[in-house]
Amino acid sequence: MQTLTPQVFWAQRHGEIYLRVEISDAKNLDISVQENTLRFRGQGHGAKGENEYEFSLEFLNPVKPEIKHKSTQRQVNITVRKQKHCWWDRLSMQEKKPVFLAPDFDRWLDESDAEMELRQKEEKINKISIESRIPKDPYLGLKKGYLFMYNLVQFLGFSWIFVNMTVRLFILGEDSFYDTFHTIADVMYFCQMLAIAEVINPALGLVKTALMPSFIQVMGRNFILFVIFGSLEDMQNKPVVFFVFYLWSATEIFRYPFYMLACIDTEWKTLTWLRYTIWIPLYPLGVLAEAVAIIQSMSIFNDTKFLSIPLPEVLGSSLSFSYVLHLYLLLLFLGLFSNFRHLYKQRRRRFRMKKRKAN
Ligand SMILES: CCCCCCCCCCCCC[C@@H](O)CC(=O)SCCNC(=O)CCNC(=O)[C@H](O)C(C)(C)COP(=O)(O)OP(=O)(O)OC[C@H]1O[C@@H](n2cnc3c(N)ncnc32)[C@H](O)[C@@H]1OP(=O)(O)O
Repeated sequence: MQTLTPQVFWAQRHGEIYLRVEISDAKNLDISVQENTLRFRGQGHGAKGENEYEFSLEFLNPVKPEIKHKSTQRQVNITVRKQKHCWWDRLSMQEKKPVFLAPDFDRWLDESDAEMELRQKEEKINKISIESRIPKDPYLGLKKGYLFMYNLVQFLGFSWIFVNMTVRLFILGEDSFYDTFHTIADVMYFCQMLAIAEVINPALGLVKTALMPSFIQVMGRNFILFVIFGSLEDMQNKPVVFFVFYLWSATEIFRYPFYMLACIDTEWKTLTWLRYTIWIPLYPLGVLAEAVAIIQSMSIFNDTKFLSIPLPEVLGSSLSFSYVLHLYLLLLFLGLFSNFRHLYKQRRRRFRMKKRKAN
């Protein structure tokens, strides 16, 4: 049996050298690293048939003496670890490349690609370690179930309102404006009372929403519903009720199903787009309709003295609630500005996240 030199292919990463020795069914392998030189000896089937094969390779830079090797039916794979984490210009000490050595294009990466591969590996490891450090919430299923049911009930409630108002608008035309409150108020009361949960949910950490925007939203609407419409009979047959209720429900028939899908980790792109876009025209229109309702109610509060604040005699008999409403009008526009900014940020965050995922 002759002793021949096998064909060897190599590739590197920042921390390792990979060698592929082209001998199949290798046996009696003797592979070691001494004085930074790898010595290989073994029998097997190579380019020139069954033979004894050997080679030695002095590395350009220091490597760790312990090596890993694995013999397969087709080749012998050797992994050598570099002493220092760095990129080598070439593999062997001698400047001229040994004839038996060639790049392993199956594993070959240039330095920047190898860096990227390393970064991706590190990110993956970090993610796994962060995930394993965060304790699993034992009530997650219960929380999701509760949120799903909450969103479902709200969705059904607001859908009923929206569909009912739309059908009545088609059938009765303008006439439907005047008795919106009497047909819709009970369900709206129910939905808006239930919506108080939207302030409680973030406070309990059940959803990742900022507390303030939810508070502004829920309290702002409930003020209009219970104080302006609910307590003033003269407001209840005004067309403005139709516009306020229609604008609220038109938003919610997209928002709640979006949350329902989020509870079951599902996304429907069109719905996501609608949830984060429809508020752009509807929010200012909603606030405008609410402002009209407040302005219309002022004269009723003045005439009826309902909710007026008693004053000491020297200052007059009482202070009309309409003064409070002037202040509320200011709050309404501040609330609009604050929530508009919040929703704009949420929209950008959502669509930026989606773009990043797509890349
Ligand atoms: C008497 C005292 C009064 C004091 C207040 C005075 C100020 C008055 C100003 C009032 C202005 C209000 C006017 C308003 O009434 C007019 C209208 O409504 S007009 C109609 C148009 N309106 C809208 O479009 C607003 C709709 N409302 C909202 O969008 C929300 O209520 C709001 C809080 C404003 C924003 O929502 P949020 O911060 O929750 O954003 P996200 O939807 O992106 O959610 C964040 C993450 O939390 C998850 N989440 C939230 N809720 C749920 C839920 N119920 N179930 C499951 N998951 C939920 C959501 O999935 C997000 O998670 P991720 O980031 O992982 O996707």
